[in-house]
Amino acid sequence: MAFFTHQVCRGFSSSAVRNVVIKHVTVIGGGQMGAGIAQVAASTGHSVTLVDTNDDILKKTVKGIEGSLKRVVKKKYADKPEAGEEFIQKVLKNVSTSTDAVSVVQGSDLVIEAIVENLKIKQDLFSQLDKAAPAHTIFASNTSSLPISDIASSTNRLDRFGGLHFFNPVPMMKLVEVIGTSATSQETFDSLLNFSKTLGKTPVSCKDTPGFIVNRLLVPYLLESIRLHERGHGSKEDIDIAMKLGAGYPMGPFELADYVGLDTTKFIIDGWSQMEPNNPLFAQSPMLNKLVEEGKLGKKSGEGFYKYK
Ligand SMILES: CCCCCCCCCCCCCC(=O)CC(=O)SCCNC(=O)CCNC(=O)[C@H](O)C(C)(C)COP(=O)(O)OP(=O)(O)OC[C@H]1O[C@@H](n2cnc3c(N)ncnc32)[C@H](O)[C@@H]1OP(=O)(O)O
Ligand SMILES: NC(=O)C1=CN([C@@H]2O[C@H](COP(=O)(O)OP(=O)(O)OC[C@H]3O[C@@H](n4cnc5c(N)ncnc54)[C@H](O)[C@@H]3O)[C@@H](O)[C@H]2O)C=CC1
Repeated sequence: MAFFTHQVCRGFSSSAVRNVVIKHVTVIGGGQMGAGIAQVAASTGHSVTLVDTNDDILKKTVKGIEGSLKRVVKKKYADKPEAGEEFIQKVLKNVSTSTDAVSVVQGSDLVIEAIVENLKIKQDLFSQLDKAAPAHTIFASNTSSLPISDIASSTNRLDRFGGLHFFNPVPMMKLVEVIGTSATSQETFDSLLNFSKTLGKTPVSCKDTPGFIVNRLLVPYLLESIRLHERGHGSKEDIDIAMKLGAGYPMGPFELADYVGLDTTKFIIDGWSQMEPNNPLFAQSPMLNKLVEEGKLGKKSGEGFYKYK
């Protein structure tokens, strides 16, 4: 159910929609990011429907959320383990799951998409959802690298479409980049900013420019790290140690790429190198391509640049 801070909407023409107070959120994609977003939204009192392609994935996702909540309460409720367990159960009650995005968006104030980093797949999803969702529902993508306006172009709600770019791991990372396109209404943008604050995050406003703020700076750094290594100028271990101890980063570039997922990483590079084929910043990495080809996708698959377990 949505609440409008300025006026009740009748007929939901876009001009009638005022700051939507977001209560019910649909999160599409129960991978690393979708799980984290659902967890944080449910922990802050939102009712959340989590959607993925099959029930096995959804079961695993909910288990993952429970595990992450346990880590959170271990610290937050160190002296009150019973209250911690109560909190976990309360949060889990706020989460329901579905494999049918079209039917669940009908009750949503906000849809956050966190599926695979592929423009066509995201457009197909939003195009279907656009026909089923109420007019007041705001759509947002968590894309790392694709233009929000390109994703939004598959819908008829350009004014109610924006970017909400979270950071991994979502329960720990405080930042959300809120992205408005030239068509995003001020009301939508404000609703997304307010929503980010209700999650306990710090939002920053970004234009719909490639990589927004963080990834525009982070991706060239990560790519230069792998090229340094491919040229034989440093082992991955030494590069990681150097950036942690010399630059104060919590993870080195190879550890971070493994943590993000090398498939997602490759999707981003492929997209940017197609967009700017002559820009040496975004040139392909043979080493990364080989790892992905071999199914070594980083931490989530047990091996990437490093082995896990
Ligand atoms: C070289 C390859 C080149 C390839 C080219 C690449 C190009 C493209 C890549 C672009 C990627 C773009 C991705 C994107 O869009 C944006 C991103 O998200 S970028 C990633 C941003 N994230 C980071 O930078 C993470 C950096 N790491 C950290 O902050 C810490 O390492 C981390 C918090 C993850 C873990 O902390 P650490 O001390 O290392 O380990 P601990 O396990 O002890 O955890 C500390 C603390 O945190 C709690 N915790 C950790 N994870 C979770 C969780 N998921 N849920 C709940 N709690 C968690 C843990 O319990 C600990 O709590 P304590 O109470 O302190 O024990
Ligand atoms: N991994 C990271 O560090 C970050 C990723 N992102 C972005 O978030 C999005 C998701 O990334 P991850 O969570 O890492 O990916 P992931 O691979 O962990 O999860 C994606 C999930 O989406 C599901 N999915 C795919 N197509 C679907 C569909 N049509 N309907 C419903 N579910 C579908 C998959 O089954 C999978 O569970 C991508 O756009 C990525 O660029 C943004 C910030 C950080």
